[in-house]
Amino acid sequence: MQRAEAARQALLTSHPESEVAVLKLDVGSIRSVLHAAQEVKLRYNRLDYLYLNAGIMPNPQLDIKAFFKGLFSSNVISMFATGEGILTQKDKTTSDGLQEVFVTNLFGHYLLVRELEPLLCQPEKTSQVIWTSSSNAHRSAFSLEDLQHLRGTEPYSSSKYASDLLSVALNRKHNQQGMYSSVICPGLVMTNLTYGILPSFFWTLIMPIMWLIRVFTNTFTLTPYNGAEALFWLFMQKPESLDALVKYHSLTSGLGNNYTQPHKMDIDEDMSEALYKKLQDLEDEVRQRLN
Ligand SMILES: NC(=O)C1=CN([C@@H]2O[C@H](COP(=O)(O)OP(=O)(O)OC[C@H]3O[C@@H](n4cnc5c(N)ncnc54)[C@H](OP(=O)(O)O)[C@@H]3O)[C@@H](O)[C@H]2O)C=CC1
Ligand SMILES: CC(C)=CCC[C@@H](C)[C@H]1CC[C@H]2C3=C(CC[C@]12C)[C@@]1(C)CCC(=O)[C@@H](C)[C@@H]1CC3
Repeated sequence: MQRAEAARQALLTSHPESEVAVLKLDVGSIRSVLHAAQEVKLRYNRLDYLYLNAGIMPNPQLDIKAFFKGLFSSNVISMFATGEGILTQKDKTTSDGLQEVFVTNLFGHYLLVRELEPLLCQPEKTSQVIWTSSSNAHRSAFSLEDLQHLRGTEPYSSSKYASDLLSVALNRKHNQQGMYSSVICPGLVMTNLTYGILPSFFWTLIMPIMWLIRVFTNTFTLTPYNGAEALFWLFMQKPESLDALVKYHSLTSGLGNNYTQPHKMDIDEDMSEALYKKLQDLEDEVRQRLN
């Protein structure tokens, strides 16, 4: 909570007229999500925006061989833009008996949205739910038969693809009640997540190479400020005008200009419906276990 309090103080310094409240929430714990949602319902009557940003990539491993192979292939730009085929992770089980990446990146958020539906879906008003997804969300990493990615080595990619599917399902279910869901990708940003892949001094050393690569992909946004471009852009849009089947990417040009670009997602609407059904079944199961 110390960092949250520091962020609150920083926000109050830059925007003294605002009200900023903090609330403890571990999206990786079912109890914590239910408890925090209860607290939100006590404090507020409605929500206009819900940003689902929390995410983890534990124990990332870079496949050096695949990286050098990719470097000299026709897929090199796509490899730098999405990290496809060169990153794996090691997942673990939480005390709720769920896979940590699945529950932190997807299921905890799903449960939070379910709990907060009464505050998000209100007559005559619109609300926006925004997921921080990733260009690393690949259909090939996801399976409806292995939602939690127990059998694979790319739980991060699987969980992000699942968030894309879930956003589509949420739109189908709740647009008529005024709730709209979107997914964004911030691009490659230097944060604790990327410092887990390579140490920060190494990223600093290769920064000139990264600026060069940015000229070819525009996906190397590199700073949190640049990465937030799509969030800001979405905030300025009318939710009814957004395309549910699109992911909004924050991009930074070689000259350092930020912009947002929509990319059609590789999504099958039946699959998104099937995922929603499976999440509902799991929700029933975990709620029963808690009672
Ligand atoms: N960095 C990148 O290149 C990219 C990142 N993303 C996504 O952006 C999002 C933010 O990640 P990023 O800032 O890069 O990484 P960081 O590791 O720097 O930040 C992760 C954030 O998620 C929060 N978080 C992690 N686990 C939990 C949990 N169990 N409960 C509540 N909050 C949690 C952390 O909170 P706390 O500070 O309290 O620990 C922190 O605010 C993630 O969803 C990530 O997948 C997507 C594409 C690219
Ligand atoms: C830039 C150089 C010379 C080397 C770095 C190689 C990789 C470590 C790097 C290349 C593309 C990156 C990437 C990600 C992580 C680091 C890379 C694999 C992500 C998968 C990080 C998390 C995300 O959500 C994606 C959007 C990133 C995609 C690109």
